[in-house]
Amino acid sequence: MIGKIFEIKKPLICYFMAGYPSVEDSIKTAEVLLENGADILEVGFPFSDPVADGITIQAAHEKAVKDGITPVKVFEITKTIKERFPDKPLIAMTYYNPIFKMGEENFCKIARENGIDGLIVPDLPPEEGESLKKIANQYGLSVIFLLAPTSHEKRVKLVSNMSDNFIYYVSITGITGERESLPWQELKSKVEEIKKITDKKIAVGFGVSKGEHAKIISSFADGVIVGSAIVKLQGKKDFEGLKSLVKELHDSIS
Ligand SMILES: O=P(O)(O)OC[C@@H](O)[C@@H](O)c1c[nH]c2ccccc12
Repeated sequence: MIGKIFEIKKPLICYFMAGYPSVEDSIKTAEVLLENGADILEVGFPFSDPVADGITIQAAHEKAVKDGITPVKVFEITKTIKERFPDKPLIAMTYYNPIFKMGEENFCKIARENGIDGLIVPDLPPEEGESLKKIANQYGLSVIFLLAPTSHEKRVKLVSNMSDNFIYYVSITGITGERESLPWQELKSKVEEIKKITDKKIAVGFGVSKGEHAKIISSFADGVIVGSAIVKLQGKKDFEGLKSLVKELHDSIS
């Protein structure tokens, strides 16, 4: 289970794509992220039909799938990262299909053996997540569920009961991708509304790409999630750019 990370400070949660643009480059990406301010990593599992992803992450899925980055290869990558950074939580960010194909129990067992601490499965609604959660928890894995601006009280309660460690709040309805700005007022009031219903920590993602965004989000939420802005630099192997982005994001969280 993902431990005390939320008790220390508001974490910066960074998504990257495993095996992209090559296995070595993705390991290097994880290192740059963890050495410069990322507290938790979301490890992207390449998938052929990433319906919730915008063009940057979609392109990364496509290349990695074409390059033969299967879940087994992703687990080799997570094992390597975990050996180098034993204290940093790694969350598998995967669509349900690869889990279905491997079998829930098998997936959880292998994930655990290869350094994974938790799962986020964006296309698995909490109503259908009971079985995976039970098995995952038996293997010591957290399962984090998502809420969106369209989620009403009943769903907030359900997700609050089911989500381990924290809830992933999707800032806007739509797909992943960098945005110039977000509807801050709406976002803040929605997070505050959810916090009235649950004690769970709320991390916010979708559209976050700069320090300024991270600063605003950390003023009302418990964690900040960044994906596309990272994957864009990862794809270009711009590790210097990645380093300054993570530093900027980290330093902006209060
Ligand atoms: O890319 P963004 O807009 O910074 O959002 C984070 C996001 O990439 C990451 O958490 C993620 C990657 N793929 C997903 C699919 C669904 C939900 C979330 C995700």
